[in-house]
Amino acid sequence: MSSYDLLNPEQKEAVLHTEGPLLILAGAGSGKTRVLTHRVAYLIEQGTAPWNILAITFTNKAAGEMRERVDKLVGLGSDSIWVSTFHSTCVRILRRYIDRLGFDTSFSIYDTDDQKSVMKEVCKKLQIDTKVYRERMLLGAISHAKDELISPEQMRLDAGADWNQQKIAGVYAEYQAQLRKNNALDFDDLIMKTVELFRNCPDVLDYYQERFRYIMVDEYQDTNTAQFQLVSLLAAKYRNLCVVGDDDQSIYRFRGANIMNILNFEQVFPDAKVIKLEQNYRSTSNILNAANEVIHHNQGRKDKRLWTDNGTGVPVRFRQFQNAFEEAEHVVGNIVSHIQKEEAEYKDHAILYRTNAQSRLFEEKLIYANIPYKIIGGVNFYARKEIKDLLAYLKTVDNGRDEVAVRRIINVPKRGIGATTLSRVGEFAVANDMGFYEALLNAEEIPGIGRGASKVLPFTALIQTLRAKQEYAKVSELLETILEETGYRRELILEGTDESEARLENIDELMSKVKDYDENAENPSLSGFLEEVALVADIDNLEEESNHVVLMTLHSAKGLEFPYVYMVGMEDGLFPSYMSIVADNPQEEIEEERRLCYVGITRAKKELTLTAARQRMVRGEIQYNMVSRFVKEIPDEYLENKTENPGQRAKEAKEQRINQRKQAMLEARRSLRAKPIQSKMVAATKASHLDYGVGDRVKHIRFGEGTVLEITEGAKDYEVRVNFDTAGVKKLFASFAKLQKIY
Ligand SMILES: Nc1ncnc2c1ncn2[C@@H]1O[C@H](COP(=O)(O)OP(=O)(O)OP(=O)(O)O)[C@@H](O)[C@H]1O
Ligand SMILES: [Mg+2]
Repeated sequence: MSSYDLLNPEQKEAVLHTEGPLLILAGAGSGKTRVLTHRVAYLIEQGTAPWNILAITFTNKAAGEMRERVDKLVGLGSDSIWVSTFHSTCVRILRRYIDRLGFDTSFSIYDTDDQKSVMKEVCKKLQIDTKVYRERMLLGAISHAKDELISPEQMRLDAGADWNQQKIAGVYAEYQAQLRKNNALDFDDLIMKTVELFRNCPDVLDYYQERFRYIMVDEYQDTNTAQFQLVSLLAAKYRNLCVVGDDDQSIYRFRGANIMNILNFEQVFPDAKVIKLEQNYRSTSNILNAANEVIHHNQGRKDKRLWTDNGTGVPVRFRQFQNAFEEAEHVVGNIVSHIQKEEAEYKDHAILYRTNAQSRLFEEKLIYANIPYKIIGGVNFYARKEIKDLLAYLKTVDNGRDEVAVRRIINVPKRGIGATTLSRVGEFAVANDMGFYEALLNAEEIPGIGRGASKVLPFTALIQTLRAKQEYAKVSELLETILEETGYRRELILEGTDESEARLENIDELMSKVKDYDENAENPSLSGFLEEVALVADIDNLEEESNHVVLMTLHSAKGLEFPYVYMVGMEDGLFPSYMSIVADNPQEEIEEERRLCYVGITRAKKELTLTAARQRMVRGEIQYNMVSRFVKEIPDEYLENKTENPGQRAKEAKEQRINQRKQAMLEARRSLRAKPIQSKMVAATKASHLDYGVGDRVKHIRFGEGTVLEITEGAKDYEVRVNFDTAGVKKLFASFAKLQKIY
């Protein structure tokens, strides 16, 4: 079979070794993921039924990519292979069997916001002072316990005389009780409950052991204890478990990833075959050597060194700038020059940073340069208010036991149901051991709510109608009914502001998504839709087809590759982070940061640029930073350091220019990010006409003076083609370009 000839001997060996435990331990870009996909293909060619294969990846995006690669390799039958993340795998299992643990199979999945609401209730109920015990801290402690499969009871036992821990254990127990009452699971529960299910119900475990005879796990170094248990249980019978990973890329320890899972694999599976891959196919040798040198500074690691025959390539570039504005300007300028020289496309570039907050300046510069970009992990569509409201309606229709959802919408739009009524309903629910929504259904029997009951009635009537309708109606029809019957849409239309206009646009967008789901899902259902929504990880926003520069944190970049990579903010205190430097165990923390640096460097195929700023604003204060120790760990022979120290005057002049532009940029950015302002601006532009025409001389703040060649009317804005005297011909959106006519 010819496609296997493209594998090197070690990769081939890994593909052909299908029986028994197998550990592929190899550095970045050595083809681990590629081996997994070929292995799936090979198993099927050998007669393994597709449904006997389970391949677990770290993100939904990676799952999709792997499915696509497998589709290409095996074609027919690939549909029945389970290629999914740990979380999706568990959801599928729990949807079928969670009733064995006393939950309803229509459970909801809570996101961070939902968790926070539950925690608020818990703290209120237990009279916890949230100034002392912050909700986030409590949720963090619970999440950590779940990663380690520690139950509330266990936590209480472990706490012993430590009253602080005892208190947290109490919160944990109540939090779980609330989730159960709402028939809901949080993300960590998905894994923990599946393990619980397998441990409590041997028949269910046996069913899945028979089903998944061949199990593969990508990015194995980032599995936590719970995930490791899950995989071990599933593989216990047939032992055909293949895991691939790189201990140098373990970067989720803060989320409970247990690097020991990979280092101890051979202890847990003594008969495991271990294959190492040493050739890197992704990067030039300059980039690879830089990565090797940096990671070599870590102590607790299995030593390995990658090589490549991709050629030396250009040296890794390092540039230090006076401030973060110049840094961003340089990076964007560099991207522009690649595009202008037609050396690369937008999507070949990735800007990687340590923290999300660093994206802002790059966004401004990119907008300013008219470059399409996408932030992975930025404000998520599903985090917007109107979207959350409507999803809460759908959740209530789907599963009335979700109290958070019910409470969110009970007065949206306003129904005049007062706080007293709501707390009476809550008390009634507790006293009668029923859910909040169930109590609402019995509103008339609740003592002391008087007229409140009549206000509740239309709400429950609507939900009940929708529930009945759910049997035969499409999700889009349910959503349409909600929008109409509740008056949600009417209210926004009547409001008539730019903001409400933008919300309506978002609702339209949600409707398109729902319709798309109705038409294209295999077995469309309301629960199915809500599940899909709940599982969309941020990284999934990265659409390969569309051509844009990608901005994301180093963490999100794992497993991906780009020809041009910019690692920005390479400063001590930023990367490695301040927290890691001042930690109680700095050695360990900095090693984790260094692994993150290794991940970042090894994303680059062709060119890697590292940048730093001497000073930057952090929370409104100017901070002076030293160059990151990681940069200093790269020997000069692989590094080109052309840091200039421009003369003070030149610097000042530049700063002044930047300040002038800042205002314009901020405006442009606001208009692009915040839809309301954008629509207002476009409307203004289109309504009032442009004050220049074809043939006029105009001035652009960046490109200077030029002549207007053409003006076309787009859907939302005018597009203006201008021949600039120095910058050449450019096509610009009128509302962003802010061209000024020269008289
Ligand atoms: N034998 C090979 N011949 C040619 N190209 C290869 C070979 N093996 C892998 N590649 C290519 O090298 C790149 C890196 O492969 P892959 O993504 O599978 O590596 P990886 O080990 O999973 O990396 P990471 O650790 O970053 O996840 C991909 O573009 C892949 O197609
Ligand atoms: Mg990989």
